[in-house]
Amino acid sequence: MRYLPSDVPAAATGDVAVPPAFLEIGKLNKIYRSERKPIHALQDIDLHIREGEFVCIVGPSGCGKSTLMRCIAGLEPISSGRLALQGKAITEPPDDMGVVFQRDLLLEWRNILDNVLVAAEFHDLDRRQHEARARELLGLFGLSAFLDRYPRELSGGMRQRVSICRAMLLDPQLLLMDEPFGALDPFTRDELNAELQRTWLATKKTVVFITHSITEAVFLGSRVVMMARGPGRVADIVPIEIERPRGLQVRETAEFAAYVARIRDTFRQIGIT
Ligand SMILES: Nc1ncnc2c1ncn2[C@@H]1O[C@H](COP(=O)(O)OP(=O)(O)OP(=O)(O)O)[C@@H](O)[C@H]1O
Repeated sequence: MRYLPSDVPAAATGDVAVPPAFLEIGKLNKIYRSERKPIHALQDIDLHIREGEFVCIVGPSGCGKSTLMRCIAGLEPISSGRLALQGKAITEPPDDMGVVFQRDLLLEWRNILDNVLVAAEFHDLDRRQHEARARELLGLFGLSAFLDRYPRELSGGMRQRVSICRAMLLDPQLLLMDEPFGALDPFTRDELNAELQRTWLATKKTVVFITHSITEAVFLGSRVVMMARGPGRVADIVPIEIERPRGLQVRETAEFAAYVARIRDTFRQIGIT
């Protein structure tokens, strides 16, 4: 197993010319200002994400994970630093991005197919042109038999599958996922972890995935970004070199356990248990 101490861009390690990062976060700071004391939510975040990477962000409550996600999604202005997708500064929600939140935000009065097609309507696109893709995605997630059902008729796991399909409808290059499986029972969460990995291997989208679970982060991630709080910052970045596809049973191997232990140890050393 090989660990890199930090997120060193490849360009810094030699003379070879490399393209700029797909998603570039450089010395990013976010300070929330209100009548009360300003809150330094993110301090000097440096992270270069390559196209096709699956990056998991893990850290304790309040370390700024959701703030970072909202900044990347263009929903929150940054206070200083650089934040760019494919070389273009993010100042508003980019078109080429899909977002999945912990709460599925499905529209209760629309059936499943129509919930997925909302993504096309939102961008003023013809829904008929996207219907085949919506059906295909729902099929990929095992929901072909539920197209005309309503969200209230589905389990939590099925609902979250629908929101992933909606986020993927327009084939975005970047998928942001903020604790998407946090509210699910452990069995459903396992299933969705396996499905998500399968889909990612098939599509090679760039994914930024936030979780509280170290196990989930190691299972899914190509790299795990560890965040600490007070103010929110990157504590370490751990490349996960476990071969893919990873079956769920990989979590019982010594290699997997060593990654989990290393991440837990680092958190413990910085006072986060
Ligand atoms: N809109 C806001 N206005 C002011 N402060 C905020 C706002 N949103 C978040 N914060 C503060 O910024 C810090 C980081 O919050 P954030 O929600 O990003 O953390 P988090 O790691 O996602 O937490 P959790 O895991 O509990 O969701 C916290 O101190 C929080 O109180």
